[in-house]
Amino acid sequence: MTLDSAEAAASPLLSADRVDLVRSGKTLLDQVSLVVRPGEHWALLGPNGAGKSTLLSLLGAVQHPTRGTVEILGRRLGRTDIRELRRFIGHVNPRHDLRSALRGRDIVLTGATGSIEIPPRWRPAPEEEARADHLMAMLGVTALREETWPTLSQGERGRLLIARALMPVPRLLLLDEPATGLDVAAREQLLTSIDQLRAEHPDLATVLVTHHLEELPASTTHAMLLRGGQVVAAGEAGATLTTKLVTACFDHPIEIERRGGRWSARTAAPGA
Ligand SMILES: Nc1ncnc2c1ncn2[C@@H]1O[C@H](COP(=O)(O)OP(=O)(O)OP(=O)(O)O)[C@@H](O)[C@H]1O
Repeated sequence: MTLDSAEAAASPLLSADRVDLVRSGKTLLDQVSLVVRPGEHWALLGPNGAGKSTLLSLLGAVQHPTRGTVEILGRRLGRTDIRELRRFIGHVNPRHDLRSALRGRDIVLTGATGSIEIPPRWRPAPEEEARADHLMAMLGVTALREETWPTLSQGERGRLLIARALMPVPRLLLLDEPATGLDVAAREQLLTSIDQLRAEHPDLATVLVTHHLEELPASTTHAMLLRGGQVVAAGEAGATLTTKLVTACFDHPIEIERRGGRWSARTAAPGA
């Protein structure tokens, strides 16, 4: 790798600088800064109402900051065509508003059009079909090819939506609580798929929102702890997901353990 390409690989995909977001007179994000580089896998953690989904919506070019700057792939939000930027961002939203009974493979294919439904008269190109099949195999959902949306479980939907988000080969993947509501087997399958995805695409960056440390894939590299719209701590996962910092973030005595790369949390024993 030449120096130039090494520099390009290390340059941030995402950079938020002292961002405030105010809605209805309420400060939802307060001086939040974050830099995400290729190959980094960030976890956004914090209690209910901390501002995690709000921050994800800024990173996904869904809304603009009130103050401060957000740059995505070197382009400043507010000074560039948001639709253009969104092509490089896979955003997996658990509240996917699909109304029709699309089949599994067609749901994945809608990632190529960026629409929720299949547009009238649109036909996928052979390479789009091949990519959809490859992604479905990687996420272990090939068997859902003909199954329709209303009949799918939450875990099945979640994995199809990740495959869908990967169709345009995004540089950045945003995952909003991907494991919420899954049983333990479905959660573990999902986390393994995310680990595999990251290993197969070393330049991809991801930002994953969760309330639960148990829902963090072992491949998580960095973490940000948010509370009341403010950053409690951010940096390498091992240095950020500590008993002291997580206790401060959730305002509850929590003991953190890391085993085999995965995290667990429980209430700290009194006096511990
Ligand atoms: N448009 C809005 N106007 C006013 N308040 C809002 C708006 N959108 C979100 N909020 C508030 O902002 C705060 C942060 O919400 P957000 O959904 O980002 O939190 P979160 O950390 O993702 O929470 P949870 O863990 O419960 O999903 C909440 O108090 C929410 O009620």
